[in-house]
Amino acid sequence: MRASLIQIAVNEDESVEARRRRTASLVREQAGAADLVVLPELWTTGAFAFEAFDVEAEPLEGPTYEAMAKAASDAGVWLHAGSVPERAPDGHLYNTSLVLSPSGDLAAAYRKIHRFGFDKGEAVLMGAGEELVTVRLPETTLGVATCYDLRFPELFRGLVDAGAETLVVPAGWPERRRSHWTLLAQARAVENQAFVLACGTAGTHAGVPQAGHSIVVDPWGEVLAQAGGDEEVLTVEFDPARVARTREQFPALKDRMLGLPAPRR
Ligand SMILES: NC(=O)CCC(=O)C(=O)O
Repeated sequence: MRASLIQIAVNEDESVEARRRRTASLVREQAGAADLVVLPELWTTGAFAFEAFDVEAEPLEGPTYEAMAKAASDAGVWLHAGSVPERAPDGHLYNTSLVLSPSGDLAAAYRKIHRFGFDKGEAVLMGAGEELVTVRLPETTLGVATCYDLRFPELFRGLVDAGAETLVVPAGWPERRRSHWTLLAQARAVENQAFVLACGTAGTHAGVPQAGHSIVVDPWGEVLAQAGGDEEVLTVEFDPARVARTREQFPALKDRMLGLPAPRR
């Protein structure tokens, strides 16, 4: 199976509409080169451009969905279209990822569960998702998570329990915490014996330089490929059957001690 992670540069000198068009052509260019294409978190606005969330919010099947559905079907690829600021019918905002089939249908939508910012930014502007999402592809089952979710291993265990073998993480991770990004991507791969496909952004928005360095990690924790800091398409070939082999040959997941009593205080 081949996956292309499109590490888009998100800078303020480009309009949202221009970036949408440019991204759609990058997706189309993956025709024949990839089975699965992955885009980053909030690439229309930038993950740290908080003022833009409300202005650029769109319904689930809004302009980004429409442009990406067309691009996915033109290219004949599965497309994890990263996330958009979604305006729900009740008016609330969510950081919502879209997964599209090669015919352009919406296969899944995931509202980010762990919102970043503590008492500011996304954490106060967006609502929290409440559902884990997996998507069955012909070759593998995707488990989807977004950016800050990467710090919460229990979410990934939930995805593995739901059948995930390939963990896909769009992000808008800042350069200043790049070492955490690489470390956490490898940790989530090793502990879950799963592939991790983590796609970040390049560029600088709202004064926050982005880390880039999108990464693909195998179920043994080895880095199969990693991007640099600028806009880049990172294409990698991987064998989804390695997940089952790794879990069989080194069956650590079977040794989980579930239902341990709470510590005494
Ligand atoms: N957009 C995000 O979720 C940023 C996460 C982040 O900066 C971090 O976890 O560190």
